[in-house]
Amino acid sequence: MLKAENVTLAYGRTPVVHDVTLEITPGGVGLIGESGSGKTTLARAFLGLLKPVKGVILYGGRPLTDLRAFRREVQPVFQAESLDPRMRVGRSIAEARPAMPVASLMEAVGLDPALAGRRPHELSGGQRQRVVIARALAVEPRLLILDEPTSALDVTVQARILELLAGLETERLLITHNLAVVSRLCRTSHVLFAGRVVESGPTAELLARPMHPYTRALREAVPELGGSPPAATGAEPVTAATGCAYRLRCPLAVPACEERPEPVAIGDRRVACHRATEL
Ligand SMILES: Nc1ncnc2c1ncn2[C@@H]1O[C@H](COP(=O)(O)OP(=O)(O)OP(=O)(O)O)[C@@H](O)[C@H]1O
Repeated sequence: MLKAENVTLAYGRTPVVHDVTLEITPGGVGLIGESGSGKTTLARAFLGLLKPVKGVILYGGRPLTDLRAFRREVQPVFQAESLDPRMRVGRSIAEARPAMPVASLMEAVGLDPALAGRRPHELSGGQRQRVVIARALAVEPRLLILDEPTSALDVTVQARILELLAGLETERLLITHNLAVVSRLCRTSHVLFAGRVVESGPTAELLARPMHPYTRALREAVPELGGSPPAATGAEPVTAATGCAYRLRCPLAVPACEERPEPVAIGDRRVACHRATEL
């Protein structure tokens, strides 16, 4: 339904997302990558909030033009901090679509309607996140764009919110650092590094057998999935300005990596790495 085609995004004159082609496919799509890799920037473009400097965002096969209809169908779910602190949460939900009964929306996300009269600070983090989800669902969107929807929550609350999201029929694009979250909610995932998609494919396979060395590093950095966290150096991680952006950190880099690798299809995976077929 929504597709970025060769999209480059910039703030001012600085491009931060480069030539990304990515489609929101059924079953949930995950966007993973380290801080600063461009995930939120890409999400903003998918929400029609940032115009590509190159390429196009297609909705139903056509460039985004009628933003009003589009904005109802594609809803953001950001962190609970985005709620107005002065507004009672029932009103926050009702504002999204006054014709929709607030109580049934609250019940749909597992919230007691009796909480409608409270302000955000009078709720727990998990309850606030449910309010944000109820607000987004009020307009019956076709697609939810979720940016780190559970990262501020403790693990048990996180698990309940994931359960709620997994049970929704609405399609989703989910941005997260958390690989456990994409494996639960997204059939397909895309790994972003320095503003480029370096690997895409079915989430389960991509995490079980990463083909790009960066996906491999992400996978190995999750303690509960095996391996130990990478050593912190205190410095910002380096990225190369030319060639493969990952080559200065890559244990497998070879001189060929000074030339930027184009993504190639390997089975149902797409990988931008000169060594992917060898691996
Ligand atoms: N409003 C802005 N103006 C200028 N540069 C920005 C702006 N927002 C983000 N950037 C820059 O764009 C790059 C990508 O940022 P973005 O927020 O998309 O990354 P991210 O992958 O979502 O990171 P995080 O996981 O930390 O949220 C970063 O280098 C960031 O500094």
